[in-house]
Amino acid sequence: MSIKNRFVFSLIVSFPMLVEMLAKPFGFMLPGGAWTMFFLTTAVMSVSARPFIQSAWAAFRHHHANMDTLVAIGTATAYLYSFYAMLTGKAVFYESAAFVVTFILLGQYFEEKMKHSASGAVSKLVDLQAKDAEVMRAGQLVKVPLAEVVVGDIVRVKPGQKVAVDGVITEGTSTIDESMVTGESMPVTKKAGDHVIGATMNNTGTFMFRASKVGSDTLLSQIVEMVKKAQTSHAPIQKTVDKVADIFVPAVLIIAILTFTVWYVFLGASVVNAMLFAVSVVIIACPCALGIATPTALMVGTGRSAKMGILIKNGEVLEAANRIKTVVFDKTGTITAGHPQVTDIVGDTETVLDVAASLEASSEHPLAAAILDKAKTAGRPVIAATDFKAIEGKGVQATVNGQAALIGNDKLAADNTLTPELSTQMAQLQSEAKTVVVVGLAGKIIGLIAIQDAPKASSASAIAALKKRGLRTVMLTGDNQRVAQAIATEVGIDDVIADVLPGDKADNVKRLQADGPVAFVGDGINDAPALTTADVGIAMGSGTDIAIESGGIVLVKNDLQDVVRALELSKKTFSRIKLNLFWAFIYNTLGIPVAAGVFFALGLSLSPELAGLGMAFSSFSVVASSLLLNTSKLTSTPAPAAA
Ligand SMILES: Nc1ncnc2c1ncn2[C@@H]1O[C@H](COP(=O)(O)OP(=O)(O)OP(=O)(O)O)[C@@H](O)[C@H]1O
Ligand SMILES: [Cu+]
Repeated sequence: MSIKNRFVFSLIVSFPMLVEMLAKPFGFMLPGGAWTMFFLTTAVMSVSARPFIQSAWAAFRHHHANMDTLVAIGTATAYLYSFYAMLTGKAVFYESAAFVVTFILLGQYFEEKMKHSASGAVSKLVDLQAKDAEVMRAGQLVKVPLAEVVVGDIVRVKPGQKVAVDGVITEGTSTIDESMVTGESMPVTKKAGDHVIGATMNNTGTFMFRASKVGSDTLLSQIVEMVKKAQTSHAPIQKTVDKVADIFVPAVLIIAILTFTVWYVFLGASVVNAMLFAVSVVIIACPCALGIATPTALMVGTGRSAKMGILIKNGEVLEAANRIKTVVFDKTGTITAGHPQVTDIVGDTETVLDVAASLEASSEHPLAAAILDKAKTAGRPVIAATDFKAIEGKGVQATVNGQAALIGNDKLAADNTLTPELSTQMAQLQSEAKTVVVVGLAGKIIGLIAIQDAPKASSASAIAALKKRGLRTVMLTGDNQRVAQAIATEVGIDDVIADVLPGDKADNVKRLQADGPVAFVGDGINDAPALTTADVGIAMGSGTDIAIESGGIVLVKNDLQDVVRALELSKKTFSRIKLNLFWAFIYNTLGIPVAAGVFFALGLSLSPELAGLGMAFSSFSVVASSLLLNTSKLTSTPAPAAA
């Protein structure tokens, strides 16, 4: 039975008793008296309260006590005592048990509803998907349902239509509104070769694209899956809370017994009154607000960041993000735009470019793309080299026209000595923040190629914002020290670790961890070991190629400013968790003495019903406090409003 139905049942069945309680002063009595109340309360206990009792019993058998233990003991005491009192002709308080169950269920119902609306916001993203797509089949465009689009399909998208699945544009250009997936409010211009994301909205042009990911593989599906997981994950702080709850429950039971004893034996209260105090103690102490303090905040926090294109994988990452002392950045594609361009060629331009392009024809390196691009625009034919051998973090060796050739950094060219003249030119270009590769042929260096990869527009401001938060910033790169330093100075990075081989990045992260927890920001493709080694791995997504696996936080957009936002949102969510825990805890600790009747002489006391209502209210306020996370202001540059 759902919480809602249990609540409604309990409300309806308890209603006559509520009427009686209110009308008692006017002499109204339920027909059947205590026996009627017995039947009504028995119905509430066996239908609506049953899951509490079952859960409490299951916990008891494992020598545990949980919140349901308190609810079960509190209501069962009221119920069983009243039964005994009824048989022996004494005063009964059945209604306490029935009302407490009703109020607790009311609190839980609210909690469930709010949780649902918080998590529903993200799941609704799936509804944003297109319903159908125009797909090329046997040379003809046909409309097919979304589920029938397969990888490799050529899909046509007209203005105002949704992009059906993830893919790469083959023909045409357009501007696309990607806000629903990436949180980026500005429409993005796309041309052939660019990635498109399923469920985004095509604005201006008509284009064709080749489907690369469909169904549950699409970026949107993966995001929804990840957020769902994050929202139900646990934060380590919850473990401490659970431990407290473990000793809390037995302690409360002892206090309740003491309360009864003191009132009955020492203060001369009637059994019923002494018992009411004890039952109130048990009910008010029920730590359900403590139990939901963490999960609700986590749910709202991760849900909100997801809408901004910031995916925080779980509560553990979120908590760790608060302790970060150092933020380490990969250079290429993270601080820089990752679109390197050839700026200078030293030596005989055509020969140097031809040899370089031959060498790079089979390379996957970003620098290779820049060189091949240059050869293409210069109209040079590219003859692929043979015996291709990539040397990680250094360059490429191969045979060009039957002669040994190489391209790469000066380490690769170690035994091919650079002339003093080339050395000076190299140093000069490097100090201009250009990556310089040497081109060698037949045992001789024949020239240099300088390649520039400019920092992203937002890098400098993002780094400044991180430094303002007291974080140390470090750049980790395989590039040369001089180039790295020039770029670091441009964007304001504190420290540079250059000439790092790809395999050594993780070790460098480990070394930096000696000074405190480290976040590593990388593009996630060859940075996977560093991302997993760091306390918090932040993977930057480029289009649809996001490395969802490796990072604890995944940024859907390629914007460093999101690193600042991710840290701020983590901090906000975590402090909300702590605030919730504090209030929930204070509520219990202050409530117990009141319920026990310590302030009875001052006219301050709590009936079990009021205690039940108070408990419902405390859960309610914790959920409301978590929901406030959705609207709290961010100090890092205002985020674009999500759709
Ligand atoms: N295919 C290649 N062509 C030319 N040079 C290369 C190639 N591969 C590596 N190199 C040289 O080796 C250096 C280190 O390469 P690596 O891939 O480790 O890092 P990177 O791309 O320069 O920077 P980052 O570590 O920030 O991604 C490059 O700067 C370049 O000089
Ligand atoms: Cu509770």
